[in-house]
Amino acid sequence: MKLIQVKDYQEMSQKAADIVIEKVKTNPQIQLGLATGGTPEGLYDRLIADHKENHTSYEQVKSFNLDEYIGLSSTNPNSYHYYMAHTLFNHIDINQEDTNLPNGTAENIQEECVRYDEMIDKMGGIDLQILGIGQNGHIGFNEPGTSFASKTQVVDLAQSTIEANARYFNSIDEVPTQAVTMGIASIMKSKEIILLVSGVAKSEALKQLIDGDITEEFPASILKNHQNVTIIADQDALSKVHVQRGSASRD
Ligand SMILES: N[C@@H]1[C@@H](O)[C@H](O)[C@@H](COP(=O)(O)O)O[C@@H]1O
Repeated sequence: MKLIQVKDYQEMSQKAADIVIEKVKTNPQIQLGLATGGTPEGLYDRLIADHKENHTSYEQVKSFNLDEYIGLSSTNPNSYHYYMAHTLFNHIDINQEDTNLPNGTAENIQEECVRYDEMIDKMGGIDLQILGIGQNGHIGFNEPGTSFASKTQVVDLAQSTIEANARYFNSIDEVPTQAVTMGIASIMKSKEIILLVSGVAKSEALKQLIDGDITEEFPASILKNHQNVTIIADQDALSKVHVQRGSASRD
């Protein structure tokens, strides 16, 4: 894993945006894997600003999101469909029909999981996946204990995840207890991954990722087995890590 150390959230977002914009310009048909949560909001803001200023075009780009809550329709402001529309898609020139998220209200959710993986495979896979990390090491909504062989699946959210995400809801009781998420194996198929990590709340997780072993008890640890991962982390997130410049490996 390559590590880019940055000062703060702003610099992390700018660095990530610079990379994404460059890749979109080089490959206008790039297939992007996208994440939700607080972490990528700054990145999306910068993609929008650049689109408005420099006219970087997403007309031929296709996108695939990691996850969606079970039971929330796309018009629910807490759904990830809504988040993506309002945080990014409505503000750039990507075609609505080229944006994909798992459908958390599908009648047959198991079929939906299979459909999602097959669709991504059929379209040639994800070129660049943007990832965040949960405080417990989850990626997508794959909580500790998830099989590294997992494909897109329905998962029960950990209590800590429900608590962390409750800030977006009126009350913790409104947070769905289940989600549909790309599995670990689905995520690992991406040709390239950028992991964004910011803030002291993620410092323990980042330390565990960099210093810890590869174990299903810490889902993000599988990223060490991927050939092309770049972590962009800020000083607060790195506060518990002793790293050599540019390298996130222990050796
Ligand atoms: N399912 C999402 C993840 O994709 C995200 O990376 C993570 C961290 O969220 P945040 O960026 O808000 O800290 O948890 C959420 O529950």
